[in-house]
Amino acid sequence: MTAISAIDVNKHYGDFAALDNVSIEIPDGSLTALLGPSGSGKSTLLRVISGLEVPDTGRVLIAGEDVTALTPQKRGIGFVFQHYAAFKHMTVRDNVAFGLKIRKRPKAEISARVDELLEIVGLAGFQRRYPSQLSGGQRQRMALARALAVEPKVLLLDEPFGALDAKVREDLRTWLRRLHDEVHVTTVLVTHDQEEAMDVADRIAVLNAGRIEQIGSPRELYEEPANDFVMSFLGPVATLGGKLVRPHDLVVSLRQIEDAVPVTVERVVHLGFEVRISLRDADGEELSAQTTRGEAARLDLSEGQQVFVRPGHPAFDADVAAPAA
Ligand SMILES: Nc1ncnc2c1ncn2[C@@H]1O[C@H](COP(=O)(O)OP(=O)(O)OP(=O)(O)O)[C@@H](O)[C@H]1O
Repeated sequence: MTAISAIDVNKHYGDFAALDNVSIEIPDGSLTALLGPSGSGKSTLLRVISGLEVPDTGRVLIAGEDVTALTPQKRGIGFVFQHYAAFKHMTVRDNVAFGLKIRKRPKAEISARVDELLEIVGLAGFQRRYPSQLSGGQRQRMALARALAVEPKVLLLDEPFGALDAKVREDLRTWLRRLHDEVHVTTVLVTHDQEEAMDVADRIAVLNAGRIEQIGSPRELYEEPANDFVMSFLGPVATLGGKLVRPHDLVVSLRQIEDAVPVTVERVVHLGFEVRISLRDADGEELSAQTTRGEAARLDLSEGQQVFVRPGHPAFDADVAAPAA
């Protein structure tokens, strides 16, 4: 089942195409990330789905219903932004209960639901606090509880952890993944952070200049990128003979081998299990190869040394990668 469909959506600001004929289907119960650089149209697409933005052309369906002409309030969505506007004069409990109160649900039901939500987001002990007495991460978790309270059909998150520091972001994305496994509400997450998308989402749509470049699982995108843009956005790349290669898909050899390019070793950086080898080719272009500690020990490279690289995998090319006898 498809929870959300955007069909042939166009959105211009003046002459500028923020969304250029975008179509996407979000499966029921999935956690889909909209990933792309700044200005690629991620937020615009999310806002079109939510109804905060009206597309020039195209349609939006939520749970099979055409919602293109409906206001955000009528779409059955929960929305969380980077800078979440909490009601400052209300306790955490009242913030979470707000949507249920205006829907005039029975008091006992509201109370039970709020208890359950505060438990789920790990704020059970904080219900009498005010938003100003919470950390940034706790405030975003309260925002999620509030968005979930009214049992939305879909949950839309626009860089919800964007304003938090790196460590908290990392904790919260693990938490979001677990929350999603528990609650199963179809979720769309806007992020410019490749690692966050790979870590949290089961599907990723990569946007670039108002278009969707590719949609797939994190693994599909990483292993079978549709084009150079997707490849370079999803992880480090090296350019070899005009083609993009992942640094860990480069074989470094001490002797000239077929298809290999001569390069000079600039630096060998030990990063624990991995070793990163910075290289420079004859044209002066820098590239980086990544290898294991064992492999690096075998190669025993030193700065300024000339070696040879070609695409491949050290594990399957042991004879090639091994030092010349
Ligand atoms: N109200 C507006 N008026 C004019 N241009 C806009 C408006 N909203 C967005 N844009 C432009 O549309 C483009 C896409 O914006 P959008 O916010 O969707 O990008 P994004 O991928 O979410 O980027 P970011 O990660 O920086 O938020 C940007 O170039 C932006 O400047």
